[in-house]
Amino acid sequence: MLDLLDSDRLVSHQPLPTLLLSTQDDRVLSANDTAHRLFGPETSGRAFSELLQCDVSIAAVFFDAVAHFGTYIDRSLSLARPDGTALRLQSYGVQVQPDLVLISFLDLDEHDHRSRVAEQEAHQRAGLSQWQNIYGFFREVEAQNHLILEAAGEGIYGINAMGQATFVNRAAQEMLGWSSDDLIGRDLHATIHHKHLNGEHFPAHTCPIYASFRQEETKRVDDDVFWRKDGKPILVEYVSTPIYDHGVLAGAVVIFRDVTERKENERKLREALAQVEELKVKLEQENDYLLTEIRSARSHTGVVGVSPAIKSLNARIDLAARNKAHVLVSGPPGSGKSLTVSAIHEASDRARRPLVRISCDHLSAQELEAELFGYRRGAFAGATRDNTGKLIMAHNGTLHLDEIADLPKGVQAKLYDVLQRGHFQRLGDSTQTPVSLTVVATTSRDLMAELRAGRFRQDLYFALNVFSITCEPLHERPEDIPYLAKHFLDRTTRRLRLPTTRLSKSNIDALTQYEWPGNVRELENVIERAALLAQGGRLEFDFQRPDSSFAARSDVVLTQDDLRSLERENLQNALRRAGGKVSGQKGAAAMLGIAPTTAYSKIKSLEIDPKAFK
Ligand SMILES: Nc1ncnc2c1ncn2[C@@H]1O[C@H](COP(=O)(O)OP(=O)(O)OP(=O)(O)O)[C@@H](O)[C@H]1O
Repeated sequence: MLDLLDSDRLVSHQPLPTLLLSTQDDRVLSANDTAHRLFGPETSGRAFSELLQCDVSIAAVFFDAVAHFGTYIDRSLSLARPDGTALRLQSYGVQVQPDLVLISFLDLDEHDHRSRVAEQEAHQRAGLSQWQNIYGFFREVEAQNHLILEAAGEGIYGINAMGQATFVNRAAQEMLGWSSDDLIGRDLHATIHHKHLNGEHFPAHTCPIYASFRQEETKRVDDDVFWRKDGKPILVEYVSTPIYDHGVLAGAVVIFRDVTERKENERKLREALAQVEELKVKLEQENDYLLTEIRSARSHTGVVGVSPAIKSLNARIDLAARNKAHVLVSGPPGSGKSLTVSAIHEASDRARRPLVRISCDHLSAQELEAELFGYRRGAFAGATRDNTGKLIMAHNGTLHLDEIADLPKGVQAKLYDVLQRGHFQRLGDSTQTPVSLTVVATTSRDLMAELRAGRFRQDLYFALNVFSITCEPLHERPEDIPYLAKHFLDRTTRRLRLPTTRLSKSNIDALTQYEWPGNVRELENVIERAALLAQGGRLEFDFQRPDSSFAARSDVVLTQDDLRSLERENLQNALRRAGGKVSGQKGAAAMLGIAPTTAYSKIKSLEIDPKAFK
């Protein structure tokens, strides 16, 4: 039999609540501390059956099993807590001696509770380490994002759903002049976006940035303005994108760029282009002006004169201008043929189109052809670049063919062809060029006589002579002389800023008595020279032929044609002075010192009509 000391030692080492029982006496011989805590401090010495909450027979069966197997475990026993409530227990019975049983208990409720707590703790520990991993990951991502945001050249800021700044990157701070601390938590629209460039208030409800998170869509704006801390505006373009936190709209991120410099450059470029355009228009206008100047220099203030011949000329000019018909203007040199051409062009509805002049008396047939029709580069040796040609230049305008009588016959045929067909081919060009022309031809020769002599094509003559105008020689309209003289005098003194000079009665008499073989051009030259040399406002006229006359130029070499036209002009002058008389004392032959027969044969060969001088 165990003594008390052995019994206590035996139970005190047990980790679970343990009792040593005498099955024979139904007595608890010893109980460890945990058993006392579980069943109550008075457990030792008590009858075991008093502690039971189950039937005694169940305990008897348990002890029989322990006696039989030596050790036995089951959950059939139920003991009471000190408060009398039943404990759910797992009992471990060991037969220590024939009627001594050591019985340990596992409090199943307590055990379950501990298991649950342990499980929760394990779960928490596992969760914590997982969370730590995630937290670490996000911190890393955030750090990277932060670096990216800070390194970005664009300004980036975020706003929450109330429009307050949540972050502002470095570029944004630099561009706006506001620090991040200034801005975080502030209403950004009210701070940097409150007014338009023109100073007008910018209400928040119309702000595209707010709209981006109200409407949950990305907004791009390329011409807006943000206001710096120093009150200066910066021109910006930006993208505002709504952002979400766990699926819930959280605000917007705005990425913006300062485009002030770019916009300024664009503005300067636009201004420069506008200036170029303005200059272009101005240049065009100046060209127009120059054109008009040249024309008005030719025509001065228009056709001056009061004679019936000038009145009729003006009426014919108006008529010709109203028609698109080709015109033939004839008259002696210097009588105003070119002026008439200008006046017709100016009065016509082609006035805004060019008046293109070509002299037929200075160029060879090939040169004339090239000048008129133009050519492609390489069309002939020396054609190093394309030449538009005067026909094209005069398209829808006026083509002035000066001294048409000198147009070579081959070119006459081609010109007639163009006038008939309305198109032509440039030299070296395979395509036809359409052209609409109004030709005004001038001649100081008798074109009909040229036609009769076979030097001028009949078809072209009739094509050009649809409307004919004659400029009378000046000596046939002496009443125009004072007006023309005054006109040229005023013009010269004005142009050369000379002191005002008046024409005296004797001046007018001298002018009207002179023959004016060089017609109005000669009058113009005489007046200009006199105005320049005027002494004390007095005009002195020198009626010599201008320096350009053949006789005055000793170094000039004359061609056969020159000699012929000189001879013709001389004979005409003689006939004019002789009033068309050839023979006799006051006849042209006597004036020239030649026999009348010679004079008659020259008149014939030079195709002069003496009747024209009667
Ligand atoms: N009635 C006029 N009123 C004002 N100026 C005139 C008049 N007639 C001629 N002129 C001027 O006289 C000068 C000679 O005239 P224009 O050149 O028209 O003559 P033209 O007959 O064409 O001469 P050419 O046959 O030699 O070319 C020009 O300066 C012209 O403006």
